[in-house]
Amino acid sequence: MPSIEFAPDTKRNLIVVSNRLPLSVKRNEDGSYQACVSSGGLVTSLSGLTKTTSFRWFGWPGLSPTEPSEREEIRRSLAAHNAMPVFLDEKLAQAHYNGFSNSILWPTLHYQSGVAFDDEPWKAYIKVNEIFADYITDAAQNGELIWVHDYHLMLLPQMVRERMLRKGKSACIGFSLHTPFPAGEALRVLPVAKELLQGMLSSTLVGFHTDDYKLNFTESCQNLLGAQPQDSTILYKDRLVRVGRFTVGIDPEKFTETLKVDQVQSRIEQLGERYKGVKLILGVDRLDYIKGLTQKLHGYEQFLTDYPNWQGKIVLIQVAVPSREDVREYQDLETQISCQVGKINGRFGKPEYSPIIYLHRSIPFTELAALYSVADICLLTSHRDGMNLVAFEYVACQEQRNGVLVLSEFAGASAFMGKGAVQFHPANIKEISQSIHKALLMSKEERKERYDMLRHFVDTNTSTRWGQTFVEELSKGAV
Ligand SMILES: O=P(O)(O)OC[C@H]1O[C@H](O[C@H]2O[C@H](CO)[C@@H](O)[C@H](O)[C@H]2O)[C@H](O)[C@@H](O)[C@@H]1O
Ligand SMILES: O=c1ccn([C@@H]2O[C@H](COP(=O)(O)OP(=O)(O)O)[C@@H](O)[C@H]2O)c(=O)[nH]1
Repeated sequence: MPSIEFAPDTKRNLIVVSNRLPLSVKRNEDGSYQACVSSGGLVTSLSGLTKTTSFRWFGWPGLSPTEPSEREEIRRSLAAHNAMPVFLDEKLAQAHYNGFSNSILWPTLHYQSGVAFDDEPWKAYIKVNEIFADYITDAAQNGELIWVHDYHLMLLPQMVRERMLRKGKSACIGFSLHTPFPAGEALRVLPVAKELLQGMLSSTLVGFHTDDYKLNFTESCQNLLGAQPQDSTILYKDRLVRVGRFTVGIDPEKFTETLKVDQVQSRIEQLGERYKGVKLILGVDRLDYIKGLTQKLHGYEQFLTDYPNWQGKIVLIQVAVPSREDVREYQDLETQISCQVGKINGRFGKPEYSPIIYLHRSIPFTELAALYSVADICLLTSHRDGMNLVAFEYVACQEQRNGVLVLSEFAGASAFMGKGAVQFHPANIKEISQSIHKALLMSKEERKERYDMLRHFVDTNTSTRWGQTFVEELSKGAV
């Protein structure tokens, strides 16, 4: 990886920690191992940092071999990418990832009601955070910068700080949350809310995607732990913790460059030919209930009902990337979406027309860029969403067309892109329908005006800038 490019006095070693590595290792049938790029916004957001910064990335490689020789082979294959595996027992990894992180914590952070707390997955969560802490403390040098990511590892800052102290080492620990941080009343539903807050408060610097998330965190620390907020710091047990908003982003150049590739241009032409005279709406989401896919489909169905003249002249291409398929809610959601798609296609389809093209799989990056480029509208209906980088990616690919971003007001991205996008309340099906209609009728001049605002934001707030800003702040140490 390229070397670090901070000012000399801030040039320090950096360890990045996330539950999953950017590469998941899979075992082939012949017994060999293969590293595949993981999907999701966390990987996208951190990929920008690799442009300017060298770091070691610690995380779970996605499988749990017990044989030392197999572990060694995995370690070697990942070391080539500066990635370090944290090995976890399969059952423990499942209980931590699916059991607590994705079945209890994730829904709480996204304001889902009726989440049932269970002690067993919580114990697995603690155990996995401890295992990560042991790996990191062993690997970290004195004075190292350690940047921990996301809700799977909220206890890690505290565990690493304690272990480092015992070993006579110091560290600047940063924590970035990629999800929303909910309002106090929603967090209090979790009986272990205090432990999670204490874990995060052992950081030197805590980062959030929006000012609202930062405020919610600060208020919960005050109300549940008696911590004292002062400007952008929180005083807790004689330590001042810095708290900030750091705007995550993408690498827009990667899209600009990809769109220039001959093969991508041919694909754009081919799609243009196929959908001549038809308006295209694009949706790209992990298949997750937070993305509001059922509402999106209801809203689209409502649109086809409210504005029947558009039947036959508009197509929704919905990419639904499989996600967390071991969790029941996600399995049920897939069944529900498939049914809805079938119902809408059955109701409005003709032998020569399908109103929805549903792709339930991951798609190659070049195909994604081509789809972003040909779509007249990008429709994103999240109930809650830490940021939503798909919104950024669509904008990065719309220089020619100036398409319209139709964006839920509950996506973190709305805090920054609200003016350029057409915003709506995701539970208001009529409003989704009207927003699609508004986007379709928008004049060229208005589209250009809105696009320029959005493009400026996406080009300014890149993933590289996000990574550099956070690490620079972190390297200033404690206040
Ligand atoms: O790793 P998975 O369980 O497959 O999930 C993928 C990622 O989903 C979440 O992404 C969040 O981070 C994005 C970038 O900051 C943000 O734009 C998005 O709104 C969030 O949902 C999760 O937080 C990641 O840890 C997962 O890797
Ligand atoms: O087949 C696909 C389609 C999309 N993405 C990427 O997944 C990320 C989704 O990030 P977002 O912040 O929108 O949501 P998250 O999935 O992290 O909740 C984006 O960078 C997409 O380009 C992907 O990895 N595979």
